[in-house]
Amino acid sequence: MPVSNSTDREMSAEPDTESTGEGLPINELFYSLQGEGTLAGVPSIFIRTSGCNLRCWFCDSYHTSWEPTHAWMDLDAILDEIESHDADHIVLTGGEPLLHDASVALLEELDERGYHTTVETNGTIHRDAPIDLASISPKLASSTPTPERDPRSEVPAESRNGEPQSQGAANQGDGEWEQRHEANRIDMAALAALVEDYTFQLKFVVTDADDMPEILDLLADLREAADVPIRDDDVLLMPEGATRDRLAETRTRVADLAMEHGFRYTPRLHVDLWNDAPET
Ligand SMILES: C[S@@+](CC[C@H](N)C(=O)[O-])C[C@H]1O[C@@H](n2cnc3c(N)ncnc32)[C@H](O)[C@@H]1O
Ligand SMILES: Nc1nc2[nH]cc(C(=O)O)c2c(=O)[nH]1
Ligand code: SF4
Ligand SMILES: [Mg+2]
Repeated sequence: MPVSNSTDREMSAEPDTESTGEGLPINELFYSLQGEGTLAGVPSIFIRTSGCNLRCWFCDSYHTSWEPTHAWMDLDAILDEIESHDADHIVLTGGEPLLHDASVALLEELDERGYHTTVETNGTIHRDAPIDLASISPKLASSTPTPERDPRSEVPAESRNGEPQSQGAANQGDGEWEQRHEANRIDMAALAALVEDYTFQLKFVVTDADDMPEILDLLADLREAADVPIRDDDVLLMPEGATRDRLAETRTRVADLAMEHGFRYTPRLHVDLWNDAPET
């Protein structure tokens, strides 16, 4: 079972403005197995920053995007906690880790110390930092939080009087993030700069075959925009699902799509193993 010593970390909804040193808003810091991508199965230390410039309706890290919570940690404290685990692979994720200037300083320090660094990013922001693997997950139209898919529109299990509510009665999300997400989810210049500057994987969250035309169009545009080759082997299809039950609905059809198109399939080991519990 993954390991964390975050019990003593005081979570705060607001960033600590008193902090003087360079630091980051940390939502989780834990030791587990890399669950996704070409390094799936590698024991790794995860640093999950809080805050994101997008709002995928399916975000499996709800408390880094929709309702961010974090403890503000100076880089030295982050590095000390990393050193308390015995692993040489680091995954910097979020939220969107490349939102934060201090992510560059952290990556530089980790590089100095000889760690292998993977950055999990939505591909909307390019940073110049020592990144060993840019794990780029561009967000497709199927990620956009339409009012019907806004996670705050979840039909509550029960209403106050104990009767299940009909969908219509649910307090629909007001969809303000639909426009913002849609406007920002793809930045071709940032994607081209990321694939040109780093060893990368392009990891698409796929719900069903309807996602494929957009993936193929995006790949064609990116192959046009970037001056490095993008092999089919660099493209991973990952089933949408933050629970075993949801993955059971999506994984087989996504595996079929990977075989049909000659792309790699990636599992979500942490969901298979631990149902994506916190700190796994
Ligand atoms: C929470 S995101 C954080 C990093 C970055 N914001 C991004 O989206 O790539 C971590 C990874 O989980 C994926 N992800 C998030 N929610 C998911 C879901 N419900 N099903 C499958 N993958 C999901 C993202 O695409 C990304 O590869
Ligand atoms: N075990 C595990 N592997 C992961 N790979 C990418 C993750 C992420 O949240 O970025 C993740 C995660 O949350 N857990
Ligand atoms: S970009 Fe990543 S962190 Fe942001 S909402 Fe989407 S999945 Fe969540
Ligand atoms: Mg995750």
